[in-house]
This record gives sequence, C-alpha cells and structure tokens, in this order.
Amino acid sequence: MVPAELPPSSPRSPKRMQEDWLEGIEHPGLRRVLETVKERDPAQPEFLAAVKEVAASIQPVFERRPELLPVFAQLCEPERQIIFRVPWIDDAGQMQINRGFRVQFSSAIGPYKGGLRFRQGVNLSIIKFLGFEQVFKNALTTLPMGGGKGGSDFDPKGKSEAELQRFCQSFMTELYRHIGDETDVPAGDIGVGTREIGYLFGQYKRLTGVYGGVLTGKGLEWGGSRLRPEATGYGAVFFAKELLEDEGDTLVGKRCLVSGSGNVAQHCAQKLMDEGALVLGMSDSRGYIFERDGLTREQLAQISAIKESHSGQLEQYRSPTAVFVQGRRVWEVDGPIDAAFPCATQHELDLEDAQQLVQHGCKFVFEGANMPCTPRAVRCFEEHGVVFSPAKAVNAGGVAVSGLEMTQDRLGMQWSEEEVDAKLRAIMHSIYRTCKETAEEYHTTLAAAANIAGFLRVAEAQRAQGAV
Ligand SMILES: NC(=O)C1=CN([C@@H]2O[C@H](COP(=O)(O)OP(=O)(O)OC[C@H]3O[C@@H](n4cnc5c(N)ncnc54)[C@H](O)[C@@H]3O)[C@@H](O)[C@H]2O)C=CC1
Ligand SMILES: O=C(O)CCC(=O)C(=O)O
Repeated sequence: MVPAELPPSSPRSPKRMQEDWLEGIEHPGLRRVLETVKERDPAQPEFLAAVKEVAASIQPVFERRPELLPVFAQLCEPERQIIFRVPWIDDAGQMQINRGFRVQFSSAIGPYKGGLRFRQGVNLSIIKFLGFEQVFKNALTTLPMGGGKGGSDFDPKGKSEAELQRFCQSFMTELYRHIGDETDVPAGDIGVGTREIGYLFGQYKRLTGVYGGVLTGKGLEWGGSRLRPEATGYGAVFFAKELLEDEGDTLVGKRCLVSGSGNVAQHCAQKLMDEGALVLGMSDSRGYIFERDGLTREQLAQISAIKESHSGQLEQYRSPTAVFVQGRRVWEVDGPIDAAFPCATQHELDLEDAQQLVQHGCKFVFEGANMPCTPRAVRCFEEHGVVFSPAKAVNAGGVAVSGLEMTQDRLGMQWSEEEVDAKLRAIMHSIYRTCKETAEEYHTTLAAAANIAGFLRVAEAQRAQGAV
C-alpha cells in the first residue's frame, strides 16, 4: 500500500508541539485563534493542517483589516456537524454498520455545497478539512454557494450493485432531513459518482415526494448538467492553460504525470491530450503505469473501463509498451517531466516525491485533488522555483458546474455542452486572474492568494450577517 495520509510524527513534548503548531504565525490575535482551534480538536490532523495552511497565508489581511480576525475564528468552527449511524444488510443477510457525516461549514454566501466521500478510513477530521477548504474554493468561483462536505467510512470496493444501493438508501434515510435545494446540496467525491447520486436521489424523492435540485452530479435525464462529470478534470487543465499562456507558453508537447485514475484523473488526462500534452503516467493506490511515449486515447479508454467498477485495479491494464510498478508512486517516473497533476487524494505527494519531480525538471504542479501535496512538498516546490497551483483554485471547476446545475434546476432547463463549456472556461479564467492579481497585490504566492481572495469574499458576507 502507498501511504496516502499524513506523514508519521515523531514523539514530541506538548510544548514543542504547540510551538510547531504556531510556527510561522506572527500575528498575536491569530495565534490565539489557532490555539483555540487546536484545543477544541487536538486529534484532527487533516483539519488542523488545512486551518494552519489558510491561517498562515491570510496573515497580511489582518494587518490591513483587523476587524476580519474574529470572522476567521467564526469560520474555523462549522455551523453544524451531523454524525449518524448507517445500518444496511449485505448480500449474506448480515447487518453492517457504517458511520455517516455531513459537516455544514458555512452558509455565508449560499446554501452549503460540497461532495460526499465514501471511502474506508473517512472520519470527522477528513470531512472537516474538506468542508473547510470547500468554503474558500466555492467563494473563488463567485457563485452563491456556501461550503460543506459529507461522506461515510463505507468502502465501495468489492460491494455488489445491490449492496451499494442498500447502503445509499440507508445513508439518505438519515441525511434527507438535513438537506434541501435551498439549504444544503451535496454532490459526489471519492467513491461517489453518477450511479451513487442516482440511488441517493431516488431515496430522497421517495422519502420527501420532492423532485428537485437537492443533489448535483445527477444524470442528464433526471436534472443533471452537461459536463458535470468532466468538469473537475477539464477545469484543472483550463487553469493550467491560463497560467501557461500568461507565461507565453502552451501545453503542447508538455510531459505530464497524473496521479489517480478516477473521475478527476481520467478527465484531466483526456483534456491534457486534447491540448496536445503527453500523459506519461497514471496511478491508483496499488501502484502506477508508465507509458514512455504518452498514453493514447484507446489506452485511456481502457483505464476508464477498468475503473468503472469500484473493484477495478490499474494492474489489470494491458499494453505492450507499459510498465506497471507496484507499491510505488507515479512521481518517481524516470525521465524529464514538465508538469504534475496530483488527482488522487490528500497528502499523496510528500517531500521525497517533490524532490524527485524537481530532479526530473518539473516546472509546474496543479493540484486536481484536495490537499494532495504535504506542506513540506509545497515548500520544496517553492524553494526550487516550481510554479505551484493550489487545489482550491485548480479543482474548483467541479463545484462550479455543480453551481451551474443548481441554476439549471431552478430555471427548469438544461444548457447545451457548448454553453456549459464556455461558462466553465470563463469561471476558470476568472479564478486564475483573481489569484494572479491578489498575488501581485499582496506580493505572495498563487496558493496564498487563493486563500486570501476566497477568505475576503466569505468574510465580507459573514461580517455583514453578524454573530450567527
Ligand atoms: N469528483 C469531483 O468532482 C471532485 C473531486 N475532487 C477531489 O479529487 C480527488 C479525486 O476524486 P475523484 O476522482 O472524484 O475520486 P474517484 O473515486 O473517482 O477516484 C479516486 C482515484 O484515486 C485513486 N487513489 C486513491 N488513493 C490513491 C493513492 N494514494 N495514490 C494514487 N491513487 C490513489 C483510486 O484508485 C481512484 O482511482 C479527491 O481528492 C477529491 O476530493 C475535488 C473536486 C471535485
Ligand atoms: O460539486 C460539488 O458540490 C462538490 C465538489 C467537491 O466535493 C469538491 O470541490 O471537492
């Protein structure tokens, strides 16, 4: 197994841990906010990492706008956290129990909006980190969406279709009372695609009698938007294209690595090929494949077919020119690399991976997944002049098209592929420009700028609404 979560920490004294936690935070008021966040939830490493990253980069805002500090403290605490039991009967007739989550983080700029993740190991810390990130990402899209996230520790791998359906129905039997098209609109994430959204939507309709836009990522025949499945991966490439064009460059001929092989990775790889780039490697949690001359469209179609089932493994991939490397990460691919697109999961790219990419000449990193790079990997990129583009900006195309799906549901109409494509490109263009201009204004990195711009939009709205 490739270690995908946080790097192991060595034993440290409580004082040392507190110093580490506050390292790089100069603002006294912000230090107090972070102390409180950690005291409240000391055992939530993913959530704490996300808060720290945002806090460190928005410090300059508080020098100009001290009145926004209490608003940041407010945004670090979710408005509501729901944890529930999900009982379901497996094919052997045995009862199974999973845990369900929905964290409604912020409704300052619109209904809570964010995906559902079904994956072994999902816990409150992971859902809170994703919900927290979603708040600022959704703000960057400029669409009226608050932030939330949910999911379950249910592992879809190896489950039959009937088991999947029973699980989704049981999950929605509790969730339905907490969501609604004007209050909280979930969508997919890891382990949740159109099929699962279908089972969840069907059960919601059965329980409430309402046919509406309570979920996004729906099928085209039942209220979905064109290009929603493609939007996250396509959006990541549109962002990359904007950035390269700004530097007088293009994606044509660029040698790229894409990690993962699910929804985001497949569509990112496909759009990279459309733009004339070469996709040399893709991966899953068991290893990676390397195609020296770049994947062909047929080979990518083979990967999509393998991954259609939750149990499909990349090692089933067959090609006379490919190498499958078991138990290793795709970042070690030997040979020149121009750009990396981590599109699998959190903290899948650590310092050693970053060093290998730097050694192989990588100049650009675009985060397709949520928080795939560890802080020390990001530092390594910055130290070596690799242009690092953060998840909040790069992968915002998915939730942006979810926002467009909400609008289409409200209007009772469906836009053409050309219309959605044009809107998605315009949103990614605007996100890139916002990050670039904010980076110039604050003399900072694109990653910090994404946090600042997202925070400012939510904070103004939250401040206007007071202590709610
Ligand atoms: N689906 C969406 O619209 C959006 C997804 N994201 C993020 O993108 C990432 C991927 O999500 P999806 O593609 O939707 O999920 P998915 O379930 O379709 O695919 C996940 C893929 O990652 C692979 N994987 C898991 N752990 C891995 C590891 N340690 N190394 C390499 N591969 C690994 C799995 O085998 C699977 O192929 C997640 O971080 C998710 O939060 C972000 C924005 C929107
Ligand atoms: O489409 C959505 O509502 C959520 C997408 C998502 O979960 C994400 O951006 O991480």
